[in-house]
This record gives sequence, structure tokens and C-alpha cells, in this order.
Amino acid sequence: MWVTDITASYFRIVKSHYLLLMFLILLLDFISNPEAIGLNLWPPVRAMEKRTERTEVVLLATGSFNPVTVMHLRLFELARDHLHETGKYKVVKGIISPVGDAYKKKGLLEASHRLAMAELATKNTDWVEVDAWECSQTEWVETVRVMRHHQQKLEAECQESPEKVAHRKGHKRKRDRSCQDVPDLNCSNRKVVPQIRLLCGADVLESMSVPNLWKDEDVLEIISRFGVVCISRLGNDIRKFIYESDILWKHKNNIHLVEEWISNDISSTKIRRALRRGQSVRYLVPDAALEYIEKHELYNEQSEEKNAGLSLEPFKRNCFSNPS
Ligand SMILES: Nc1ncnc2c1ncn2[C@@H]1O[C@H](COP(=O)(O)OP(=O)(O)OP(=O)(O)O)[C@@H](O)[C@H]1O
Ligand SMILES: NC(=O)c1ccc[n+]([C@@H]2O[C@H](COP(=O)(O)O)[C@@H](O)[C@H]2O)c1
Ligand SMILES: [Zn+2]
Repeated sequence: MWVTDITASYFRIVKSHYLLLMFLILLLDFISNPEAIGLNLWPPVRAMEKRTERTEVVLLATGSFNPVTVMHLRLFELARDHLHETGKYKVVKGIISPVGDAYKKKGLLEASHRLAMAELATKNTDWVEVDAWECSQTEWVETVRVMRHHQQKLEAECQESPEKVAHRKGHKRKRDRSCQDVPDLNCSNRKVVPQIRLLCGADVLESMSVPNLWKDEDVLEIISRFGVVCISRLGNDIRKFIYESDILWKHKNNIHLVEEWISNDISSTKIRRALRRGQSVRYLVPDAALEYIEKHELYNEQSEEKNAGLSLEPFKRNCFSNPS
């Protein structure tokens, strides 16, 4: 008797709460897979999702790398950690771009050697590479032009078909049938082109105020269009410097300042000095690069005199185009 009572009250509850149950089932389905039941996410939810998507960044470090030091490699690690900690960025690549011989800096060794050392130094990292475009130009190239070149290259790569990418990388890839006849951009995993950012030490940012070394419009474009990740360096008070520069202050949100707490005063100048004096630079220069230096007997009194008495190409160029 009591069994039929229970069954009857069960059906009564189900009947009276039928609509509520259906609603709960639909809600659960929507939460787990909204598109599958033909519903689009509520716009504010979509906006929140978008905000959590991280911007892909490629870090570009320009400089002499004469020779490359362990600190140059550390810059990339520090910058990547910093950007990842913001939760807004994902660093997808790092590029070392040695300056060309036409820069005419005193003691600047041939680009072929500097390039070879940088390549050896990066053989144990899977995300930092060396690019020869800048140093293979016959004339010195302004940093902003190097940045434009790499941004354009990324844009072109993003639009390349999977076949072209495979061909360029020297291997064959199966064609994804679902990608046929749709724009290549949709075929690639990336929908948005990664952004180039300048990676530099505080001394480079400070050098932007040296008269005739950098053009104002270049500084403006580097900071406002691309952005900078700047690593602290002993002897450079970068916060004060940004405060004192109107242009940097205006775009300070585009300058990521990274504090290197394990401070390290390594510089290529000091490495060259030690080498000239026959002192060890082991553990300051990556082993493979050091072997190269020893094999080719680089850095001595004579090499330090290269370009002595010549003016740095940026000064020559900017003084000529702006005689004031
Ligand atoms: N110890 C360091 N701390 C922070 N940034 C550094 C350090 N060493 C090099 N950098 C940065 O690395 C980039 C390439 O620098 P560069 O090739 O001029 O090396 P360097 O050590 O400054 O050499 P040099 O003494 O010949 O000027 C620059 O942005 C520079 O500021
Ligand atoms: N106007 C410019 O674009 C400008 C001026 C000075 C130096 N730089 C670059 O900054 C880097 C400085 O390297 P060094 O610190 O080794 O001199 C080089 O890559 C050089 O090309 C650019
Ligand atoms: Zn330097």
C-alpha cells in the first residue's frame, strides 16, 4: 500500500516540477557546451573571455653582441617571466638581431663572427633565435626599421598557407581538407599576428635622449606602436629617466620595466677587456661562444682599435639630415 503512495507522490512532484526540471537540464547543457545547443554566449561573458586571451609577443633584442654574454640570454628569460606574470601576454619567440658592421662602433668585430657566436650561444634554447637580416644589410639600419621588418615578416608568416610553411621549414605536411578554399589565415592556429616588442637594457632607453643619436619620430614609433620591455641595469635610473622625458612619460604604459633583483654587471666591454688581458671569462660567456673566441683568437689590442676615430653611424646620419 505504502509503495503505491510513494510512487503516486513521486509522479505528483515530477508533474508539478516538470518545467523547472527541463529548465535545469537546459541550463546544465548550456553551461557545458553553449554552441552545441545553438546558443551564443551572452555578450558580456564573451567580452570577459576575450579579456583573458593573452596577446602573443615576440621579443626583439638589437645590439652589438660583441661578444654575446650570458646576460644577453638572461634578458630574454627575465622579460618573458615578467610578461607572463602580468597574465596578459604570451611570449612566443625571442630574436637576437646583431647590428651590422656599418654601425662603426669602436672595437666592433665583423658581423660574421658576432652572428656565429650568438648562434652558438642560443643552441640550447628552444625559443630564442638569431636573425641575420639586420647585419646583412650594407648600410646601418635604424632600430625602428628593424622592428618594422620583423613585424611585417610575422604578418606575412601568419598569412602563409600550411603548405608554404611546411615547404619553408623543409618538410611535407598533410593538407587539412577542412582548410581548402578558405583564407589561409583561418587555417593557421593563430588568428592574431604576434606583436614585436623591443627588448633592451636601461642604458639603451636612456640613450634615446642623447642628441642626434635617435630621431624623435623613431622613439615615438618604437614606444607607442611597438612597446618596450626594459631590464634594469646598474648605473641607470630608468624610472627617473622616464619621469624626465615627456615622450617616454606620455607612453609609459607601453614600457614594461623589469627589475633584475639578481643584479649583474656583465657587459661586452668588460668581457673584451678581460680577454685582452688574458683573463678568464668562463661562465660569463656561453661555453660554445667562448670556444669560438678561443679558436679564432678574437678580441685583442688590435681588434679594439677597429673604427677608432670614426663617428657612430646614427650621429653621422642624424647630423647630416638635421644640421641644427
Ligand atoms: N648587464 C646588463 N643588464 C641589462 N641589460 C643589458 C646588460 N648587458 C647587455 N644588456 C642589453 O643587451 C642589449 C645588447 O647590448 P650590447 O650588445 O650593447 O651589450 P653590452 O654588454 O651593453 O655591450 P657593450 O659594453 O659593448 O655596449 C642592450 O639592450 C643592452 O642594454
Ligand atoms: N636611431 C636608432 O635607431 C639607434 C641609435 C643608436 C643605437 N641604436 C641601436 O641600439 C643598439 C645599441 O647597441 P650598442 O649598445 O652596442 O651600441 C644597436 O642595435 C643600434 O643599432 C639605434
Ligand atoms: Zn651596450
